[in-house]
Amino acid sequence: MAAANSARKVLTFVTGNVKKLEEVKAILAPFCDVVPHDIDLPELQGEPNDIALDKAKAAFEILKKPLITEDTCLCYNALGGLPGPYVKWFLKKIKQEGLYTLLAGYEDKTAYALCTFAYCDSQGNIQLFEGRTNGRIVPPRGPRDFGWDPCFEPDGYDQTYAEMDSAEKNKISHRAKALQLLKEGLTAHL
Ligand SMILES: O=c1[nH]c(=O)c2ncn([C@@H]3O[C@H](COP(=O)(O)OP(=O)(O)OP(=O)(O)O)[C@@H](O)[C@H]3O)c2[nH]1
Ligand SMILES: [Mg+2]
Repeated sequence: MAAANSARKVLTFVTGNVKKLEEVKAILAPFCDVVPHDIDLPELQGEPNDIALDKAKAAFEILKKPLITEDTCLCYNALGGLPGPYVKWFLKKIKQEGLYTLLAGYEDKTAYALCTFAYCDSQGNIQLFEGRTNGRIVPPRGPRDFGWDPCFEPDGYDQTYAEMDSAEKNKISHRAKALQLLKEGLTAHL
């Protein structure tokens, strides 16, 4: 994080995902500027925290400066948390309809969206910030311009993420919750 007295803080966000970037910029706008850096980082297989840590480590090895990375999972309770961090590849192959029909044999349609930000400081030390929003998987509804948003209906809403206004999603989303913790964590260090 670059913070020169009264100057606005700037965070470098290493991601190849423009929709993530859009949301992160909007959510962090009152706190800092976000500068994107598009690197296609290798992603480990394994638990979400290990994947998030490894992404930040790989980005720091390339950029050698403070940065954030993020990893998003969509976890089905009936499937022990899968597809989880692999949802990107499921989405690519079976699309939004497939993400719903995957649960055809299960009564339990509950799921959670999980977002893990990794902040890497100038020394390469990494802190994780996690946000989770519970909901359920439904037949796709709404615009299809962001991943699995049309299939995820957060608890307490009768709209999918895709049907919600972006400001509304950004209040309750997995990403907003993780970024709230990141803001608190980074402010304490300034
Ligand atoms: O409907 C959605 N609502 C969201 O809020 C959301 N956040 C991420 N995603 C998708 O889930 C996969 C995560 O994979 P992922 O974390 O590895 O991201 P990525 O590879 O696209 O970017 P990055 O790793 O360079 O940051 C990718 O398919 C993303 O498009 C979302 N879909
Ligand atoms: Mg990725």
